[in-house]
Amino acid sequence: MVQGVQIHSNVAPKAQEIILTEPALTFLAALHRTFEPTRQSLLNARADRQRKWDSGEPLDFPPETAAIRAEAAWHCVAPGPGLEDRRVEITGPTDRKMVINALNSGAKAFMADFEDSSAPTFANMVNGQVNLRDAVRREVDFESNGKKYKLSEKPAVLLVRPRGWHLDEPRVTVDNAPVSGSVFDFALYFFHNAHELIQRGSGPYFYLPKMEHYLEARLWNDIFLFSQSYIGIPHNTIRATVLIETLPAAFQMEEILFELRNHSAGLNCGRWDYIFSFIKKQRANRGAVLPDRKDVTMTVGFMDAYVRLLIQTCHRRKVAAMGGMAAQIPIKDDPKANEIAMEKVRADKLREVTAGHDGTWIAHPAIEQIARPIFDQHMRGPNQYHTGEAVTAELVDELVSELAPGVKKIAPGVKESDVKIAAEYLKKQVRKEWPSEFLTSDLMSYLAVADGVPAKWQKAAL
Ligand SMILES: CC(=O)SCCNC(=O)CCNC(=O)[C@H](O)C(C)(C)COP(=O)(O)OP(=O)(O)OC[C@H]1O[C@@H](n2cnc3c(N)ncnc32)[C@H](O)[C@@H]1OP(=O)(O)O
Ligand SMILES: O=CC(=O)O
Repeated sequence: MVQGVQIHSNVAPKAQEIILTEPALTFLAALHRTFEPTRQSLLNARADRQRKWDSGEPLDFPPETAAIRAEAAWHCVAPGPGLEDRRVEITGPTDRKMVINALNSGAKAFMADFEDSSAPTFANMVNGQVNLRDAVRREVDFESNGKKYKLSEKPAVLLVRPRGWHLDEPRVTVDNAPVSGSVFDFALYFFHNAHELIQRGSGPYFYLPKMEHYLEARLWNDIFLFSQSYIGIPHNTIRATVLIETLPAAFQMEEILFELRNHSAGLNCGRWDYIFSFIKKQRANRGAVLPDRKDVTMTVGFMDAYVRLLIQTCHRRKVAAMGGMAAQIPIKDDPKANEIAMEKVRADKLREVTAGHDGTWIAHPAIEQIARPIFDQHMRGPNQYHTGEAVTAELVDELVSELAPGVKKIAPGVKESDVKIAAEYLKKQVRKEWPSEFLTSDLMSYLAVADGVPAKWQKAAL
């Protein structure tokens, strides 16, 4: 037992035995004791900033970092081994079958997700760690319903998305306080796999979600430096791609890259969360009310500006500008509806590659055959770092001003269809079922599970 560390759940005992080993928990506790006060103060700062926006202060670029934005000389580190060409990346949960299917999908990389596409039950979290550990060592093959799941000779490069800074992992406490969900997911994957990954010619690679400030990126960078020293690997071995999926982060893309420049693998347009953040951060701004979600497409003013700013910023700093996820997946029983959905994916991927993105996300293996040829045709080299116009003041203004030109469908009142969707969600949540008839972007963590968590920390499970 590690002093001060307590585990409050007895689910998945075998996985716990493999993953929550004494050395791994000692590392987790060291990270918690060193960095938890900073995380807490950064979360408090988020609340302070929201109060300012609510009182009418506009979102803007931080004045104290103007020199970083103006300085043209700094660049991010070169891509890690295997990350030179990322034209198609598949995303999905850390379920064993899906890990194999994703790694075999033909995509260049697989983002194994402890975040949006995983329900954060403790069993999912620790079993997911076992599955990734086995995948790294090529010991993940298994059989289910008579079907054999076997890793291919050339699987996708593995990237891992830990949970965001706002989430606790209340099933594990250190000195009577829950550990950070981000640190838990990062620490266990890193501790068990970093050496093995390096030995196999890859590295510990991450996607970092839902940051709202460059100081939150600095916290990740400090954790990377600490962790690399702790296990004795060279500094700057880790690579991390940051999802720009909150409105405040769109005003700090340069700073986020700068903080992580020795570990950065670029930025990604996390479009779905970005829309959510746009609404949430501007909750007190009556001028920022959006129309129906279906009308907030990637080509409306503020979304287009966000995409262009991200590409221009990344290419200026010589690092990947990753596209986002078209939420459509194949519709099996309706060929006509399926063709319409797939055509939407095609149009989206074409828009991304011609805009200058260096790669894109897919949510289902069948989409690889749609996304890949479009990137192959329009992106002849491994990336498009050489493209991108200069960032202009007009572009920057459009981040918040050009809501959805031409869309004049904002109507007062509550729509029946919206109430129906909310009711369906609640129903599925109670029944603990996937709401699979919705877009994949709707399949957010849907389950608040106690798992033996002390009542006072249950709210932190989601
Ligand atoms: C906002 C954001 O963060 S977006 C990113 C987060 N969201 C995601 O990543 C969504 C990922 N996608 C998924 O989870 C799945 O595609 C779902 C749940 C939407 C649909 O899954 P299913 O209902 O199993 O789809 P379907 O029956 O068509 O799958 C066919 C096969 O492909 C596999 N598959 C489907 N999606 C994936 C995936 N993303 N990764 C790996 N395998 C997959 C299935 O496991 C199934 O395998 P099998 O034939 O061996 O049984
Ligand atoms: O996390 C991804 C997104 O689109 O949101």
